[in-house]
Amino acid sequence: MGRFLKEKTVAIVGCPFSGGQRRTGVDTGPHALVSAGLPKQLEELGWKVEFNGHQKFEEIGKTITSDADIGVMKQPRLVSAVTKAVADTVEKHARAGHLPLTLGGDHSLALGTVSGSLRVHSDAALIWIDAHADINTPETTETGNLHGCPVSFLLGLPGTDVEPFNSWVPAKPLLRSDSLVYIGLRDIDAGERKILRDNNIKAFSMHHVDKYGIGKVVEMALDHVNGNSSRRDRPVHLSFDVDALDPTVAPSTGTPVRGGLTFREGHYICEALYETGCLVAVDLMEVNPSLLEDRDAQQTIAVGCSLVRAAMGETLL
Ligand SMILES: NC(=[NH2+])NCCC[C@H](N)C(=O)O
Ligand SMILES: [Mn+2]
Ligand SMILES: [Mn+2]
Repeated sequence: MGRFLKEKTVAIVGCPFSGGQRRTGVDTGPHALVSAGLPKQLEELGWKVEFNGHQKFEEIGKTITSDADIGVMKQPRLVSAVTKAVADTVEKHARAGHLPLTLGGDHSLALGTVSGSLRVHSDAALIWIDAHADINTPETTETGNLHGCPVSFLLGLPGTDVEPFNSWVPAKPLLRSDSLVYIGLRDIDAGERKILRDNNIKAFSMHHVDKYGIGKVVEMALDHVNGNSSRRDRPVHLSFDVDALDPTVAPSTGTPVRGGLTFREGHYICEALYETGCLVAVDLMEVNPSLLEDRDAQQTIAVGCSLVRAAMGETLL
């Protein structure tokens, strides 16, 4: 069940939120995943499932009367308030010794989920599966979409000590740049490439997946975050953006990029991380059922459920 959990309980944190990017519909992702039967599927894997409805972000929305751009940042007050609420919720579940499973919603939410995890598991490593690095700062972002920025805030990079986020994101960052590893990258902005280089951040792009194979890549990723210690005993937060998968596998997502992970490569990552026994939190983000045909949406939802099951112990044998 995992060495850092007090019981085999998964707490589903459904986050119907789209404010970190421009396309509508990603806020319906969590409803779709739950309606597809995810809670019951996790029960069948032997988990006790805690789910009392999705997060009520409308209440937060009502408290924000105007949300003008700050610099180029879009909807900064809303994203800040929502991610703060998510951090508190994830923290609460982690403190109870349960595994928070956050369903997105756009990837800005991970500023909240990872903050919540790190408040409880201060030595947790972050494994980020994505076509994108999501490490733009408010200064480097070309789009102003905050789903492209959560990692820079988590690391406290220069330019992230800005309102309204500095009202709750700690000035002394909870995440260190050597505690983070990426898998699946293939669409990185110029500013992000410089940040990755300057901070010496470990990243396995699709080129590396092709070169070494996914098995070796996951081994190297785990070695990296564990400082090459064979004990491999660091807690792990897995943040999985469904656009890491190839668009032929998971088409209904807001920023698809060709040349992605196969169905098996995506599942292998989840299975291998479950096997470590060190997972303390899982995010599944950027499922947008309103994009493309219904058939594509159904396929993406099914793959999303299947990735989560793989991270929660489903194996073929
Ligand atoms: N979570 C995502 N899908 N992020 C896509 C980010 C794309 C681009 N790098 C940006 O900053 O806007
Ligand atoms: Mn992405
Ligand atoms: Mn992402």
